[in-house]
Amino acid sequence: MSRIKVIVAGPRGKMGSEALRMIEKANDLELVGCIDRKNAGKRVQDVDELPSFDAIIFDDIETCIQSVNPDVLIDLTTPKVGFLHTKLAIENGVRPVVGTTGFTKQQIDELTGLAEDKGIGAVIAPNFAIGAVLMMQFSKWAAKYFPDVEIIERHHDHKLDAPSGTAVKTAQLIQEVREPKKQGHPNEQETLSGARGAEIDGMHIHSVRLPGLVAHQEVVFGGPGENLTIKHDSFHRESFMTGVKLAVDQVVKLDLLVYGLENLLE
Ligand SMILES: NC(=O)c1ccc[n+]([C@@H]2O[C@H](COP(=O)([O-])OP(=O)(O)OC[C@H]3O[C@@H](n4cnc5c(N)ncnc54)[C@H](O)[C@@H]3O)[C@@H](O)[C@H]2O)c1
Ligand SMILES: O=C(O)C1=N[C@H](C(=O)O)CCC1
Repeated sequence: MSRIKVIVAGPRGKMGSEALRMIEKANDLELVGCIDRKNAGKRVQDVDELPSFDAIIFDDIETCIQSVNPDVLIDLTTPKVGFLHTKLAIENGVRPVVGTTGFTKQQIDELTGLAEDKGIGAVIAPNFAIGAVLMMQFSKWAAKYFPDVEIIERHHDHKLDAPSGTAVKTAQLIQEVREPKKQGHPNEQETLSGARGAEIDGMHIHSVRLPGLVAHQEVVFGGPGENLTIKHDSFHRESFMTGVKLAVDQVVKLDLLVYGLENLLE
């Protein structure tokens, strides 16, 4: 069976470099190109600390696609460029697997419509760690019984977006089973702006950014005389790679955009 031809955007990043190591171990994937701001024209193997691939680095996605004719794009970049990469990939018939977070709902809706028009698969997943996906699913179940909920997400201090995509996705899943509800005292006052965190339909989200952290989230539910805490920790970015590989394997069989890895898990 022929290997899936993959290009990676953001190969020198914390996630992109982990994705290259995953591809190196996978016998059914072939890295045919990378997209990066630096090193255009070089081979991946000629860039310090990257695995030994002879694939070429490009600084423009359309030039890369026309040159190497990939099946799948893995994007692990930034919200702004990641959206552009995803849009251009779909427009050029390349199936995106997107880990990049920070897309707006409107952007995801636009990409969903584009993929439908083109009839090709796409996967956008704010978190590819299987444990994190289970955490979100368990939280959706718990919210049926505990409408009072606060999300505390903790990440490294190099993260650009807040709240995390995982926290937003968790809140969106909870919204499917929970009516909007104001939490806390009806007359509560923030004596320091932001003290109660971000809010989605009355659910509060708190973002911690500290060196030493990777990716961590607690979903805390409150009820009379009890709390339920559902918690997931990623201690190493290897935790995301099983999900990335699953998404690459599945996206070539899809003809629509899937938002959330839970939709690919049996
Ligand atoms: N879905 C998940 O499971 C998951 C897990 C971890 C991180 N993420 C997300 O992945 C993204 C990357 O995270 P990270 O920790 O690897 O960040 P990072 O800063 O280490 O890597 C981002 C990379 O993108 C590159 N980049 C920026 N602009 C570019 C451009 N125009 N063209 C090509 N490359 C460009 C940078 O050079 C950098 O190497 C973030 O949005 C983060 O939230 C998702
Ligand atoms: O390290 C990051 O950045 C992460 N981003 C994703 C998010 O925003 O939820 C997934 C967890 C790690």
